[in-house]
Amino acid sequence: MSKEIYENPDLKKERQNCPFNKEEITHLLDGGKEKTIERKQLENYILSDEQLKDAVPMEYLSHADKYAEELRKACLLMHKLADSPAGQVPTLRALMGAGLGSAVLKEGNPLALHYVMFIPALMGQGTIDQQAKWLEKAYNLNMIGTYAQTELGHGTFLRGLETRATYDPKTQEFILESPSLTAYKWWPGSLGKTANYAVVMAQLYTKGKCEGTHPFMVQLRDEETHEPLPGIVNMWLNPVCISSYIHYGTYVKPTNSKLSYATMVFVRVVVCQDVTTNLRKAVTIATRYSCVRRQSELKPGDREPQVMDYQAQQNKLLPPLAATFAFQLAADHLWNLYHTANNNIEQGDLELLPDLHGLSCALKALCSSEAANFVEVCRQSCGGHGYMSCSNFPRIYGQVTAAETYEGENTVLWLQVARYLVKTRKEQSGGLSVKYLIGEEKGPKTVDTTLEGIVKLYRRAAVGLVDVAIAELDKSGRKGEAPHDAWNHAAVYLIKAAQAHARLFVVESFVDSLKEGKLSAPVRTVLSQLCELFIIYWLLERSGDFFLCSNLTKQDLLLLNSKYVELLAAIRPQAVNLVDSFDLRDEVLNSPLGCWDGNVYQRLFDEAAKSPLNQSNVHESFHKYLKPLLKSNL
Ligand SMILES: CC(C)(COP(=O)(O)OP(=O)(O)OC[C@H]1O[C@@H](n2cnc3c(N)ncnc32)[C@H](O)[C@@H]1OP(=O)(O)O)[C@@H](O)C(=O)NCCC(=O)NCCSC(=O)/C=C/CC(=O)O
Ligand SMILES: Cc1cc2nc3c(=O)[nH]c(=O)nc-3n(C[C@H](O)[C@H](O)[C@H](O)COP(=O)(O)OP(=O)(O)OC[C@H]3O[C@@H](n4cnc5c(N)ncnc54)[C@H](O)[C@@H]3O)c2cc1C
Repeated sequence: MSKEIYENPDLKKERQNCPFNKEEITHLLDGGKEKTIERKQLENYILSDEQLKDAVPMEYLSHADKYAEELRKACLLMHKLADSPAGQVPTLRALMGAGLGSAVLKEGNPLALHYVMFIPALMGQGTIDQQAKWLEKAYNLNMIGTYAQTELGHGTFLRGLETRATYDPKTQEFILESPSLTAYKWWPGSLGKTANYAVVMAQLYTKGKCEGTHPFMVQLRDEETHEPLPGIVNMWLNPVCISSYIHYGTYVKPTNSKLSYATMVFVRVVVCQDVTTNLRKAVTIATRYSCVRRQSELKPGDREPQVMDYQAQQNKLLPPLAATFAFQLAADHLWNLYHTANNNIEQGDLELLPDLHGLSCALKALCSSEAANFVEVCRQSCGGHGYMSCSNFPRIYGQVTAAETYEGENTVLWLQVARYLVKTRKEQSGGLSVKYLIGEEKGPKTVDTTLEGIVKLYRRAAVGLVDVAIAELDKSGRKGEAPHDAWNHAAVYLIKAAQAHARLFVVESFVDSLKEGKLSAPVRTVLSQLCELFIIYWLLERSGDFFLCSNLTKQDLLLLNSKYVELLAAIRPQAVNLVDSFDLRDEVLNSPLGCWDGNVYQRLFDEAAKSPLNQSNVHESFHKYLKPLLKSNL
């Protein structure tokens, strides 16, 4: 007789009478039914391999053992690539992201940078000949690369990087050197023990002149022994400049000096999707747990309620649930812009480059910072059990907060966005995503709290905050401040304007996607409720921006608050069905709190039993340290 599959009765009840087709949302998030089938096949192919399972929880291994175990599995995954049912590129994309990949490589993928940055740098910046020489070698894993840009002394200010590459016309070689301790490459993933090549960003010097940062291919280690090459500390190696800017000893300026930054733009676009996947994991764990957990007393004398029935818990979890859809749809729009811009750039048309830079900075900063805040709220919403390592919240939080720093520290990226907004507003010319800054906002200033009316408020705030920042810059200019001082003294206003621009893009993406999307009525209803909840949530959180830039009144705000709590109650019954639609397997969630069957307490107990400390009643340290203390009569 088949073993009865346990399902927590509360979760079972949550799943009854779902008013919409969960698979329709799964297909929407995957990019279509075929993509869902492909993803599930790939997940089965990878997760059914016993050799990819951890014998002991990673948290109980030493640093070196963790590295070795992750490298073992990463190499096994690469061997499995050839036979993957989904093909190499979709498989690699799945294995490098926060979904399937993190289910196997919980501490991180030692080969990630090879695929996420090293190969994209070759593809985006190498000449045809260089690509012919290295790409096949890289794809065949006959070399393992990383992207070495950040130094001990510099990560943000690329024009301040100290690593030098001096061109010697006599030998037609580049001499790479780290002139100081602060010039040492620091942070690049895989650089320490795994990679034997690197794309090294260095200041190019030729004929005594610095031509700025450029990418160089550098071999780090012997391909047979893996020993660092001689002089690797003071790199005097035979690097090759990746790009085609040196012609017979003469430097030829690229069409745009920032094309050497292109790899970072690509990864910023990918980061938006990655942090959204991590947020989906956190929301699923917290939502299912909040429907299993019963605590306290809502109605005197009644049974302890599911904590999800507290409005306070709904206020914690439903905005992040809505955010997962908002960020996914915005990231999809950005991905499409990236492809269009990249195809144009390959034809020499750089017109969309500023727009792509502005939007990729804006969304990477917004999605990573908002996701980090939301993941922490999800962790807190699970009480003590949310704090346990096995809940997976600490690891998810670590991954999302890292994204606030790498690929461009968020503050620095916000200021890049502000630079683009101010320039567009002043010059009255700009790209696709900033058209609203050109000309004056038309239409009545009165506020209506319909979905369209709220979007108009976001646009008013975005324009208004740019104008406030420009007024600050002009005020400083009139006081005789130099432009760089005026810019620094307006930073708070500039960052607010940049954030309002990013929020407007996300809000319009969400609303437009629902308008354009071929959705069934029940799915449209629930996603429209999430959309309205999210845009009102953000408006309430940032109401100061809207008061400053529109005719929003206290009455309007009270009305929006009421609408917000009504939407919490309306969405509450579908919370579990919505996270089920994400179709995240237990292995991907990797958390006893979020498992599909809701068997939380037994799984928590089983996880605790795996601790080495629970393998004996009395740990040996008692006899060494505690017993002598107890006997010492201090
Ligand atoms: C902060 C940056 C962008 C400043 O660069 P800088 O050269 O100083 O430029 P300016 O601020 O003076 O702006 C000049 C001009 O160039 C435009 N611009 C800047 N960047 C780009 C770009 N990427 N694409 C297109 N255009 C760009 C800018 O808009 C200005 O245009 P104007 O028309 O207004 O003149 C730079 O220092 C920077 O990017 N810093 C961040 C460094 C970074 O991201 N590091 C990541 C290292 S790799 C990593 O972290 C890996 C992580 C592991 C993993 O992902 O797994
Ligand atoms: C997990 C992780 C993985 C990484 N992987 C890689 C990798 O593989 N390869 C690689 O090359 N690098 C990597 N990095 C490094 C990363 O790219 C840098 O840490 C990042 O770019 C930030 O630069 P920084 O560390 O110099 O910070 P800093 O810029 O020194 O930041 C310190 C403070 O200064 C502020 N600040 C700096 N400039 C300005 C400004 N102009 N205006 C206002 N405030 C400013 C920042 O906002 C911040 O608050 C990684 C980092 C992390 C955390």
